[in-house]
Amino acid sequence: MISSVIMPEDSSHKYTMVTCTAPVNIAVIKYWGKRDEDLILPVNSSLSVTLHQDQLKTTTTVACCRDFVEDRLWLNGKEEDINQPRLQSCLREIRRLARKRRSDKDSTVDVSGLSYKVHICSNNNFPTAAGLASSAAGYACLVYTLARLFGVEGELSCVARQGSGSACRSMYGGFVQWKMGEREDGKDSLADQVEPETHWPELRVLVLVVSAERKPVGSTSGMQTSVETSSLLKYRADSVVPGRMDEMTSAIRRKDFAAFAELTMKDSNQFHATCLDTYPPIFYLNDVSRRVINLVHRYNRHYGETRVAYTFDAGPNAVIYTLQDHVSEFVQVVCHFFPMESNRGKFLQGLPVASTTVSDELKNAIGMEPVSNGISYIISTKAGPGPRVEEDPSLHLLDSDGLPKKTV
Ligand SMILES: Nc1ncnc2c1ncn2[C@@H]1O[C@H](COP(=O)(O)OP(=O)(O)OP(=O)(O)O)[C@@H](O)[C@H]1O
Ligand SMILES: C[C@@](O)(CCOP(=O)(O)OP(=O)(O)O)CC(=O)O
Repeated sequence: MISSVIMPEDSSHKYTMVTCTAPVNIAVIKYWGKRDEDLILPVNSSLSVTLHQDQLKTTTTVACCRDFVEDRLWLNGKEEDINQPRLQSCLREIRRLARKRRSDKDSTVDVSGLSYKVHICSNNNFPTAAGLASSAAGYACLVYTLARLFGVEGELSCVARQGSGSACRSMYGGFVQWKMGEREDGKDSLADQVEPETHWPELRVLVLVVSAERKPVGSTSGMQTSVETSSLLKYRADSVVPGRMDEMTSAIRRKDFAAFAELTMKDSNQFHATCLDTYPPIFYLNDVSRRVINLVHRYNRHYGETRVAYTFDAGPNAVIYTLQDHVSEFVQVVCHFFPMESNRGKFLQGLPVASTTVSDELKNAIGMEPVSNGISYIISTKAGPGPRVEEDPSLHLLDSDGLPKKTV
């Protein structure tokens, strides 16, 4: 919904407002390492699943008006520094594309609106900077919303990439690859959809929230040190990932869960091995993460097939990929081995999960000691669509004075 609103104090000063939402994505072939820090160009391609916005999303409202004296940004209710270089890159790039588009179309077109300042207000409905890919959803949403406001269409993943690398994959729904590209100017380092979210409806995602605290080493500085010091990173980028990208694409196209799951786990493990190979080493996994890894392998071994896969980003939270048929039992297994003090309703968020019992045979086969409160809650979700415009004007995060609504 693009609303034109008359400023209350002066009816000649209109401002335009757009609200959009964007999803989180979780990589199954990880991006780790840049060949260009400014343009955010990666050393390897990557592939991810876009998660459904019904469970995890960023909402962003952008307003522009002749009366605004400066660009401003509010993130989760708090005003943030608009001068962060990555934010500035996205703003600059969208304004450049808008100017180009308007002058290409009609050289007499008035481009003065593009010099108006913007107010940006954004909320994540999940913990920011906890390793839940908030920067991916955040920058994808920012770029998508700015593009709508300024009437920019077409390929936008290269702009989102300049906010945060993984953000380029959140510009599409379903299964998305980010091709690393070869050019120095980064024009061929783009995301595209491998398959839409409707392709594999049985696929389910469980986010096991181990810790919602800010992580000790951010992705940006972590991968920088890895590029400088890890020889495993170079081997991974040159000799492992290219083959894995092909295998993963094929597993997704064939809906071959066992192949998808095995590659997902191996790639997560190699990413964390690269972190350990970094000097000084980076530890994103903790004891709970490692227990989840063991639990998954023992669960799969019991059934003699790969029913569940784990993957971890730059933090201890586990993301589990599985199929619909196994969700309720696996959730019950997690509840048994990580008993929670809070009640089940609060512990389990998102898509409904049927309750079931876990057999003693399965518990014995897993054979681990239960540990209380290792996992704070589980978000149950699935693959979902890319960014979209919010049509309901009551959902704008900015008020008619261009400032964040008090209720936000
Ligand atoms: N909604 C948003 N709009 C704009 N920027 C955002 C938004 N949400 C997060 N960010 C930016 O992303 C930063 C957090 O990114 P960071 O990489 O530290 O964590 P993460 O994305 O949760 O983890 P990771 O990318 O490693 O999985 C925030 O400090 C902020 O600068
Ligand atoms: C481990 C990862 O989640 C790393 C994500 O890194 P970011 O995209 O957050 O890094 P910057 O480009 O520096 O902003 C793996 C992945 O999502 O592919």
